Amino acid sequence: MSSATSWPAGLRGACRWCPEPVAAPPVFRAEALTKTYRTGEVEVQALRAVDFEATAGEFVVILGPSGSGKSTFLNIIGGLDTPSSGRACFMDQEITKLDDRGLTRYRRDHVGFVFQFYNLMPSLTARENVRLVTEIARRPMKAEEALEMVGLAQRIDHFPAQLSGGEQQRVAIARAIAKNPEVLLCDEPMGALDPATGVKVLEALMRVNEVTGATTLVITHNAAIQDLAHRVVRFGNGAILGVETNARRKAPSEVSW
Ligand SMILES: Nc1ncnc2c1ncn2[C@@H]1O[C@H](COP(=O)(O)OP(=O)(O)OP(=O)(O)O)[C@@H](O)[C@H]1O
Repeated sequence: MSSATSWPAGLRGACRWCPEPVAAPPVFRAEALTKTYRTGEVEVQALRAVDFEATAGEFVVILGPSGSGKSTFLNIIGGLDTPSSGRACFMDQEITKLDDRGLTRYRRDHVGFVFQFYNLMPSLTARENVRLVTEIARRPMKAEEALEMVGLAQRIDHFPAQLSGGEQQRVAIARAIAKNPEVLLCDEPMGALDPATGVKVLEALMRVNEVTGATTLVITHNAAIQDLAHRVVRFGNGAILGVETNARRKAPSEVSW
């Protein structure tokens, strides 16, 4: 890994007046984000002045020990939670200024979420689970297209109970990306899966990132996954301790868990 900033291939825009490539503008920018939880007398400082930027199409892996603030950070930039201070912007919109309705609109129009647990409707097929999103999205892809992207073209009419854990998670990924979000936020997406199944889920996430260009942030406890990222962000005690750029990304099949 090198610590120098270098943007992923394809994100450098050449300006005809500039001899040097110009870096793409950030999709996300967070400045001095803090989050303090108070429960009775107990105060927990979950985030301490976090600064962060991500550009279009980046695949970012977020590592850090339990309780270091990773989920709190992801929830704030995904519009699920608000900070105690600091600001976060998506494109040219300051999301930390939005009210509840604005945050709902931001999440609905721009953000796909994938969590450790799939939360699929058991009475609906894979296709119908994805259609729950495509029916209300502004510019959706077809449910079949999203399921094909995650390698489930042959399973679209199966119910969750007829699918393995990894396949169910891939339905959840298809559901998250079917609305064509600019960003895909994943909190421990392989957390409930064995390594062989986890690799398939990772392959699906990387394919989605490549095909759709959605800026993808993945929280994981599995340090091996850092080799797949454009950039790796390390959290510790509510702060970002380091950011590294991979000179060469590995494929999921090259990573040993
Ligand atoms: N709703 C809450 N109320 C009180 N404290 C909270 C709340 N949510 C998180 N915390 C605390 O904030 C800190 C950061 O939590 P967070 O979930 O962001 O960490 P994490 O790095 O994602 O951990 P993990 O890897 O275990 O999911 C922890 O000490 C946690 O106990």
